[in-house]
Amino acid sequence: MYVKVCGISDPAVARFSVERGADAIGVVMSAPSPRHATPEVAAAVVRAAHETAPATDTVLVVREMDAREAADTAVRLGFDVLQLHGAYSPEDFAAAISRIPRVWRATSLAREPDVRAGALGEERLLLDGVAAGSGESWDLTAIDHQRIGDGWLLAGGLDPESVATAVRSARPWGVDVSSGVESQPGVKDLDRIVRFIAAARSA
Ligand SMILES: O=C(O)c1ccccc1NCC(=O)[C@H](O)[C@H](O)COP(=O)(O)O
Repeated sequence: MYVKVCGISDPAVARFSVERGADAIGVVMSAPSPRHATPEVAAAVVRAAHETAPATDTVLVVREMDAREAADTAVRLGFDVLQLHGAYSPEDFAAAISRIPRVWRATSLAREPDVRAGALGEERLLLDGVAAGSGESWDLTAIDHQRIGDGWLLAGGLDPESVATAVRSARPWGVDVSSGVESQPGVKDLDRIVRFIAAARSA
């Protein structure tokens, strides 16, 4: 089970998460978020993750930023992947992919009930709740595996206590967590990160 820990804005937490088995770490650049990272902090987090485990996928997560600007920012700061959240068009995806080949698409079934993995050329689809980074869970029985396809990540309201059950129900390729491994918005809890990774892989 592929595990991404999102919303990291501290290089020490990135290092710890990767040492404890996270496959990917996400850095949010979206000013209203309690997890918003400046370019300097984002670059330091990427460096820490890659120094600890070079194969880690470092993911820049954006919501309102122009897709071209986001892709250029991801390349400049050394990220492996750009994750576009929400209302980005097929043209936005094409423009981003021409700048950085690994682009992920995050959306919800509430927003896009007919979503299919890979339809916009994205490397991965991330199925999230309605409000990104809110910690709110959603109805996993709405997932139509035949239509959506394979290789997608489950996100939205997961935590160490719920992730194993969610994985058994939704059968994703990977999982993503943010609020569920925090002691307060924007502050990661190291013990919860360890327990989340173990629980995700126990399912
Ligand atoms: O986390 C945020 O604050 C955020 C802000 C703007 C765009 C995306 C954001 N997070 C994206 C993620 O990939 C989260 O990990 C995902 O929504 C799950 O969040 P949570 O329900 O808190 O585990």
